Amino acid sequence: MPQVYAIGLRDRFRGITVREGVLLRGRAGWGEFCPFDEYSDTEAVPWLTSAVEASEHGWPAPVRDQVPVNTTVPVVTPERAHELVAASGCRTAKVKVADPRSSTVEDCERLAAVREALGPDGAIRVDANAAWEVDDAVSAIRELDRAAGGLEYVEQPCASVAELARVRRRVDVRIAADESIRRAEDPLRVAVAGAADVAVLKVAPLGGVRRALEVAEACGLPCVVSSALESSVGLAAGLALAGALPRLDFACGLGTISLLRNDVTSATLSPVDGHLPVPPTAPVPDLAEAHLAGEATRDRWLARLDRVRTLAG
Ligand SMILES: O=C(O)CCC(=O)c1ccccc1C(=O)O
Ligand SMILES: [Mg+2]
Repeated sequence: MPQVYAIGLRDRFRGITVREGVLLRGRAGWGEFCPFDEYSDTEAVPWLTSAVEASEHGWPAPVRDQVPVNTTVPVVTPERAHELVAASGCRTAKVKVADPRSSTVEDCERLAAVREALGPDGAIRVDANAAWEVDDAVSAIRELDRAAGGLEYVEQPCASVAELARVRRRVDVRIAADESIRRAEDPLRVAVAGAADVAVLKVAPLGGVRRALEVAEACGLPCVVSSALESSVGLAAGLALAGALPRLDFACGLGTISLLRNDVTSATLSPVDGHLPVPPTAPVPDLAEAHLAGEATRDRWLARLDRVRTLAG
C-alpha cells in the first residue's frame, strides 16, 4: 500500500508550509510521487513515471560517487539567512528573490548577509521563479549582483524563453533556465541555448533520471540538478541524475532536506561538508510511519495517484 506523508517546512517556501507526497514500493525499491498542488493530473504524469522508474527499474550507473550541493535560502530575515548558510557547511548558496513578500532592498540585505556567512570565495546564485518583466529583471539583477559581491547565476528571471534571451543580452550575470525547461510542452525540444547559460534539471517533472539525461544532452548546456523539495526518497533520484551526468560544473540544488522539519528515513540525505553521496537506490523510508498524513490528505493523494496512473496508462 502506498504511504502518504505530510511534513512541515521550517520556513515557508514557494508559498507552502507543509510538504506532502506518496511513497511507492516496487521491485527495485522506493519511489516518491509528490507533484505540487498547481500541477494538473496531466502535468503530474512525468512525476509518476519518475517514481515508477525509481521503484521498479532503478537508475543508470553513476560516473561519480558524490556531488557538491548548494544550501537553499528561502525568503527569511538576514539574520536567519546568515544562520542557515553558516550551519549548512555548503560553499554555494541559492537565495530566493523577487518574492511578493520581499522587496529588492530586502533581497539585497539578505544577499549581503549570505555573503558575510559564506566569505569571499563562496558562490551565490539567486532564483526569481519567473517573477520579473525584462526591464525590472535587468535593474534588479544589477543591484542584487552588487549586494551579493558577485552572483554565479540568476535562475529564471522572467517567464518566457524570449524574455530570458533579452535579459541575458543586457546583464553580465549568467542566466539559468528552470521553469522554461520543466514546464515546457516538450522539454526535449525547448530552445534554451541562446537564452540561458545553465539548465536546471529536476528529475520528477522531467519524467525520471533517464529522461532527464536525454534533456541534458538535447539542451546542450551545463546542467544543475535541483530538487522539488522531496523527502530523501525523492532526493535520491536527483542524486542518481547528478551522479550520471557526463559533466557537472556547478553545485546541485539537492541540499534541501534541511528545509523540512523531518524526513521519512533514518538514512537522511543531509549534506556533509557541502556534499551528498550518490546512492545506488532510494533509502528505505523506515520513519514514514511517524509522518503519515491524516485521513483526508491520504484519501486526496491516493485518488490523485489513481487518476494519474489511469492517464499514464
Ligand atoms: O534548487 C534548489 O536549491 C532548491 C530547489 C528549489 O529551489 C525548488 C524547489 C521546489 C520547487 C521549485 C524550486 C525552484 O528551483 O524553483
Ligand atoms: Mg528554480
